[in-house]
Amino acid sequence: MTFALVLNAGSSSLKFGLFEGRHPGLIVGGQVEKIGGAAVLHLRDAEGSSLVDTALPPHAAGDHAGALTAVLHEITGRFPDARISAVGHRVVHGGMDYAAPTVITPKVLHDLEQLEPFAPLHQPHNLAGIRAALAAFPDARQVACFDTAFHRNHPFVNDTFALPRSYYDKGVRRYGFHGLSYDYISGALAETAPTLHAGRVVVAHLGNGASMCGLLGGRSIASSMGFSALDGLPMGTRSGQLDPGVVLYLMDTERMDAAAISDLLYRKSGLLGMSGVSSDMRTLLASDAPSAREAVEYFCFRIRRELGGLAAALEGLDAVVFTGGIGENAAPVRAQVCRGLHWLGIELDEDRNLRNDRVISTDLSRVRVLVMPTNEEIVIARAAMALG
Ligand SMILES: Nc1ncnc2c1ncn2[C@@H]1O[C@H](COP(=O)(O)OP(=O)(O)O)[C@@H](O)[C@H]1O
Ligand SMILES: CC(=O)OP(=O)(O)O
Ligand SMILES: [Mg+2]
Repeated sequence: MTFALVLNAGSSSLKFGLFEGRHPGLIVGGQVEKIGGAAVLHLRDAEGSSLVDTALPPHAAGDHAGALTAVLHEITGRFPDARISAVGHRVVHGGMDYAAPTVITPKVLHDLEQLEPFAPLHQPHNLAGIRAALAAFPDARQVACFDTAFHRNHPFVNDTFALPRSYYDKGVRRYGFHGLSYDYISGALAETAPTLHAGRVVVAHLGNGASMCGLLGGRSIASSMGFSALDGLPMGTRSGQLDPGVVLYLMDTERMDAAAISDLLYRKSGLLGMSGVSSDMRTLLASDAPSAREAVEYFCFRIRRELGGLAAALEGLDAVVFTGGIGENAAPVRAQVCRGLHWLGIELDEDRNLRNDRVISTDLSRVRVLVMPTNEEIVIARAAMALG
């Protein structure tokens, strides 16, 4: 029997899974969350029962490299005899050239390194994971699966900026991210709700990184994220959509250089910057600070604005799907997003919402509102096995 290991480095987490077989089934999975803070390693079996929940020691908790070492140690220690024939990696940016899962060669790795400046919060961690896996499993097939791939056939109006055409040709485009998550949700809708899958669906992937996607017949036609994973919604530490005039002001008047602006927009803004309390939605929802409430209000308001825009792009709306760490768990956020959207056909059932039910709209709601756990890891595992 062959095994595939999946590594999914997000901005604040490292998710992973060990899968078995050509139609991969999960053996164990889990995540290190709150990397850079009080990082905790969770390991679950295939039924979701907890096997490990331990705080990482300080030397391992501070960055993705420490988290990865802890994960590899846990997996190889528990399954010393498992022959890992494939390692599947989430790679956030595939640029113009990588639009499908790809076996990693030295050239591919080199090409992906050139995209690090496009996604500084992710791509370096994704590539560090690849290098670590090459060292730990030198005989395994290493496969990169791209967040950008699912969005590659956007209509031109959703793919471009109003810049001179030469920039578009050079790759300054709206790529869109979280594609592995949207791919999973689209597939799950096809299986469980084919009528909705055939229709007009907005998926809100709300995690530490957050974006929204318009699905028409299961395919992405628009995303709130653009050239980088900074655009669109405000996030844990990222600003989201910003008037480019602000960047010019910071350069000209505040004398900030690119590195300082990048640090501000990627690491010090969003929920953390607005609240001054935390980037973590659980902490904000539990906080009495007015700034924490305002940050959550702004987050929800921008989701509502984006929902209106995506409904216009889709020329109507049949369903809204909430997913990601916040979307799957934070009932108060979902309630605040859906409040006052009767005009759009959305009516939330408060009890269903509080229970995190799969369907949280009322029976009379014209638009179906769903909560669906995402599973980027199984999308990666299938691709990694299929390329064998
Ligand atoms: N029970 C919960 N209630 C509210 N927010 C939650 C809950 N569980 C997780 N979250 C939030 O989900 C976010 C992390 O989402 P996740 O999708 O795991 O992130 P990443 O982008 O790193 O993959 C954090 O803001 C966290 O506070
Ligand atoms: C693209 C992105 O923002 O990813 P994550 O949500 O994992 O940080
Ligand atoms: Mg994520």
